Amino acid sequence: MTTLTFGTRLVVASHNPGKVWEIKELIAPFGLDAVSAGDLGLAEPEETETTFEGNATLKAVAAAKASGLPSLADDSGIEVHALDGAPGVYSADWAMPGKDFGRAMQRVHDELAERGAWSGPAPTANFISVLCLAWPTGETRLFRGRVDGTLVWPPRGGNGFGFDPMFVPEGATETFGEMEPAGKYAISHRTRAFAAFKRDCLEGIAAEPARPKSGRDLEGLEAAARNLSTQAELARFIASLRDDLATNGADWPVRDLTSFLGALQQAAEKVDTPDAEPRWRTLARALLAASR
Ligand SMILES: O=P(O)(O)OP(=O)(O)OP(=O)(O)OC[C@H]1O[C@@H](n2cnc3c(O)ncnc32)[C@H](O)[C@@H]1O
Ligand SMILES: [Mg+2]
Repeated sequence: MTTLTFGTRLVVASHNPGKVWEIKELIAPFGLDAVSAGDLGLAEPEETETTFEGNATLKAVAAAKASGLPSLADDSGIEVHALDGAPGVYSADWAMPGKDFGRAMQRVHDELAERGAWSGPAPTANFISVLCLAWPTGETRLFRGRVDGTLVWPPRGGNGFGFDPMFVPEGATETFGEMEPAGKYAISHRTRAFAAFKRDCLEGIAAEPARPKSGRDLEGLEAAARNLSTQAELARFIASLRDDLATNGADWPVRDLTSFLGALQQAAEKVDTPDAEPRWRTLARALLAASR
């Protein structure tokens, strides 16, 4: 079986910036040279399979063939028990058009309301993540992780992405959207799938202690700006920009309010807004563009 070694270039075969960020964080201690499908300009394949395993394989194989590099894809979703496991493998579709997860969460809420599922104990759900590692030769390996929890309404917190603000993992009181990233990563479905991947594919690559973060985490801010859907997420994003200014102000190209407003005006003129984009995301993109 082909192995991954220190320094191997690995494609993170996802076009979801929140996921790419999480997977890169998981991979970082192992010294792999991770590059995302988006960075390589790879096309986003149509997800035509009906299982997480099927779609993860399809995405990983497409990236491995197109790039000639080993590729790691994730197919994931939330299974709501009172909805017979929906949206499940179709989780991303519930946010279309516009990848609007405010709308997707509203639909979960409404369908549960139609079934009277909010009147008793909190509705239960689980996240699934299936990781597929594919080699250009066509060889593939699959790994599955799951986390169980309950749903809340209204959504809470602006961290994470997708359905995070309405999911409280078992044993916690905060939603994934309220937790600091480290809290989610300690227990998430993706971390659990990654643990299996690590056992099989990264054994022998010694993990290095996490790198201290230096400079601005523009990739993290970009992931947040491109993913957020709700007003609460925008508020959290603005808080992250303020933290960034407090810590890394010297790296900000704009130093005073006049030039910030000038840059914001320019960004607002440039930001081209897809019709279906949630309005909070448009604002976040303009704010980020004015801050870099
Ligand atoms: O296919 P790629 O390019 O990886 O990106 P995607 O967003 O389309 O990803 P999926 O096809 O796997 O769709 C799964 C959706 O389920 C949701 N989801 C998956 N993992 C999640 C997590 O950790 N927290 C919140 N929502 C999650 C998320 O909104 C995803 O868009
Ligand atoms: Mg997808």
